[in-house]
Amino acid sequence: MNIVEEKWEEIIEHLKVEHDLSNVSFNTWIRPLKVYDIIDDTVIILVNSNSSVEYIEKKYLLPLKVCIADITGEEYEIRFLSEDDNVLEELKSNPSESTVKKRTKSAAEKAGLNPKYTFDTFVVGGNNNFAHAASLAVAESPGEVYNPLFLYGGVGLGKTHLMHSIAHFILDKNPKKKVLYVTSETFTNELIEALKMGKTSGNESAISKFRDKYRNNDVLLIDDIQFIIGKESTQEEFFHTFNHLHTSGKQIIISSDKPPKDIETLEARLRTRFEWGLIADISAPNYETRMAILQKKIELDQLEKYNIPKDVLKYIAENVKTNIRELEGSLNKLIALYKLNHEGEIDIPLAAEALKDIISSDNKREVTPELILDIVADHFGITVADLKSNKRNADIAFPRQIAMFLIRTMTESSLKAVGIILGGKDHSTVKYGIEKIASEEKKDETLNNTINIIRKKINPA
Ligand SMILES: Nc1ncnc2c1ncn2[C@@H]1O[C@H](COP(=O)(O)OP(=O)(O)OP(=O)(O)O)[C@@H](O)[C@H]1O
Repeated sequence: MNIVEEKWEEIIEHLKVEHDLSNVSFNTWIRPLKVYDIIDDTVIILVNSNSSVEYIEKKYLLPLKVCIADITGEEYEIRFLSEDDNVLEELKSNPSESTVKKRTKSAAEKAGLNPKYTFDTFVVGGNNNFAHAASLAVAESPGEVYNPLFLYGGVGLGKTHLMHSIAHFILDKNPKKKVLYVTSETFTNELIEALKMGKTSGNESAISKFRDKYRNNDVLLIDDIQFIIGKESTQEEFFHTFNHLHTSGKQIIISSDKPPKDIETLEARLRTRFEWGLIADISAPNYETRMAILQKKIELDQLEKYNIPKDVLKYIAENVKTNIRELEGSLNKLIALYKLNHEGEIDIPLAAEALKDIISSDNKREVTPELILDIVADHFGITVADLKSNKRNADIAFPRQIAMFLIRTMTESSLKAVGIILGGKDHSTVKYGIEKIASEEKKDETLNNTINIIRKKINPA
């Protein structure tokens, strides 16, 4: 039995809770659904003859997809079929020739790449032209020109974007190439887990699986290497991974917030190796480049329809100088405020309002609850609104508890204040969340590693 069939009851109960469905809606639309078959990564769901496939598709397709992913940890496409549908007959008689649209993941999706981060969407300016040229050279001839390629620069300046661009370029040219992109946090946490499994069950295959995953690549990209902090076993393992790939002529690309010589926690033998290839820095963009990045974003996100006046764009580019993520965030915020403000115009006062909450690294960074929320949300790839919401799926509830814990331990906030900051959570929820993380952090080395990385992101000092 496939995991979706096995957990179907749990999936629909989750849907009911998450979307606050009344008993009537649930019993009318959801309860009668049946899993008919699973072909590749598509779940075929039967809708009974009394219901409308169109209605269910419109209303429940996406929620159901999310709930399936929440409960099973796997992503599936969904196809609803009516019991009367003659496609069903075809399916029964010839399942392999089914009319179900098969969707196979592209190599880039499998490699975990952001489709938006390509060379085409990267604006080249004086701050990054060397790093860009080096990245392009490596993408054109991986393993041949600069190995390793070491990219460094401050927060939000485009290191990850360039790394993904290289990976996309290589896979576009040859989808069979083995390309793996991970953060150093993932590398560390997977190693900890593999070592733990080896220890508890005496099962050495976990560690050999880990080694296979990292060594069996044509291109390995490791982001934010500065977070391989003070962990001897991780540095040791990475040293061997590096040697293995390098001696077999495979390309290694590393990013960091500092050049190798300035990463204090790095072992000397790794530092030397990182200096073997080419080191390229990315610095903060100048005004013209910031304007060009804003224009590019308008084009890519189809924001032309808002006719943002030039002086408003100039105002943003003049005020957000050292972090491109914040530059983009300002534009998003501006549009969001404009949409809320039905009567208004897009003008400088609105832009000033949008910039109010942007924590610019130009100013001295104070550790505030808002900063912690921003960093936790960014770390887990969710939004601050998710953290403040009442959503209970683990992907959000767990980061929320981490945010509670960090706000409580890194700022002077009381339990009550933490609850308010997180969208009005009550005292006992906050207390439970904080205690849970505090006790798990002591026992669970992976969680401890993740929390330390987030702490460093909040307060690099
Ligand atoms: N030159 C550029 N052209 C267009 N977009 C850019 C450019 N540089 C950065 N960006 C955008 O800015 C955002 C932040 O970039 P990215 O995540 O690559 O930064 P980073 O240096 O890896 O940050 P961190 O230090 O937090 O890991 C992304 O949305 C990225 O697309």
